[in-house]
Amino acid sequence: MRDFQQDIIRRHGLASIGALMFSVLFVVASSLNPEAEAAPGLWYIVGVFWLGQAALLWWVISGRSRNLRDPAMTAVFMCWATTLISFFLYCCPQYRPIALLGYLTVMPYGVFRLSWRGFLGVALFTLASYTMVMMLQIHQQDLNWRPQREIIYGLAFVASLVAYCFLGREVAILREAYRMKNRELRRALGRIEELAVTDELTGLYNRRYLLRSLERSRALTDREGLPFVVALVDIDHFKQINDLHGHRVGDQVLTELAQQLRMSVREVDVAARYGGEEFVLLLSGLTLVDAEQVLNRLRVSVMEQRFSETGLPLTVSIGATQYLPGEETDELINRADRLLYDAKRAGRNRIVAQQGALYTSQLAGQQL
Ligand SMILES: Nc1nc2c(ncn2[C@@H]2O[C@H](COP(=O)(O)OP(=O)(O)OP(=O)(O)O)[C@@H](O)[C@H]2O)c(=O)[nH]1
Repeated sequence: MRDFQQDIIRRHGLASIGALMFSVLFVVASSLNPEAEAAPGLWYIVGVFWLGQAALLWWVISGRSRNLRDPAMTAVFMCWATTLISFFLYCCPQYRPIALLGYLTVMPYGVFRLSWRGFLGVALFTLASYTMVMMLQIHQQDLNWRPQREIIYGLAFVASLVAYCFLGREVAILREAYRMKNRELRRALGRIEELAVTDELTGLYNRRYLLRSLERSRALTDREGLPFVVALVDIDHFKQINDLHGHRVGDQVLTELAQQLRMSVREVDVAARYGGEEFVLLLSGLTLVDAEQVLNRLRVSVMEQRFSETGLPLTVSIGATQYLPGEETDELINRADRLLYDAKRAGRNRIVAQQGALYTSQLAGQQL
């Protein structure tokens, strides 16, 4: 939002400098006008223009226009500048080339900002205000009025507007193509980022993401004391499943278990595949005692479920430990790994949890 505001201030600032230069030129030109009575009138008109310009700038810069389709209100600014030029043309008809130049200076301002329709709308407004001034002058039988010359001027003006319209259309098409490419790139980038942190088989986060999350959690604990627990979850006798039912069923079991792990943790937690048939859960904001309850619920639910098309029973062993402030990630993972090994040695289908001197082991309700 801040960048957007700055972009608007920069663009409107530059445009306002242009408008200021033209305003000065108009005032000087009208002062040099042989029909001197036009000059004071134009002073007032320029004054009103700048009051309006200031109000518009305030409206846009203060963010009040942010819900509009074009929060920069480009078309409104262009029409407002065009109106000033038309008044100048009306007051000083003999300076028509300057007015025409003014109109054509306003047009490029919208080429890169307006939609094709918006641009056409401003072009039609410009043409209409120019024609109206012409009609008024014809009606007032302006002495400078020479039909042939005015027709040539008018045609040249229309041709320039048409050329700008085509340019505006081309730019609008380019902008749309650029926008679409940008969207596709952003989508592709999002997908690449997702793939870089996702395990292909199970769809869980991979080891890279887990290590990054562990770093984040460690920093949070060291700074704010928020506890977290790391649990290594390993399928018991998974090799047998592969050997008896084949790798395809093995893969199915891994995928279904991954799904169950994902469902068993909260949004703030991380469930990742650490490698092979080993998974890691990072449970944030939990002490080891609380985490053991969550992990035991998971262990029991795995035991009660049947996996793959073959309907295989499954058990998991879990090594869980709480992060000790100041320790390295490797130490934490190695401790969880040792605890997992203890769980396997003690007969599998159990949780072994340790925090400092604390050591607990939850035996399965049902042995393998
Ligand atoms: N289907 C499948 N199998 C895998 C994959 N990654 C690793 N494995 C298998 O997982 C098995 C792991 O076996 P082990 O390390 O001996 O462990 P286990 O048989 O589960 O025995 P314990 O862990 O001691 O209970 C090996 O047979 C690997 O081939 C995978 O992506 N798909």
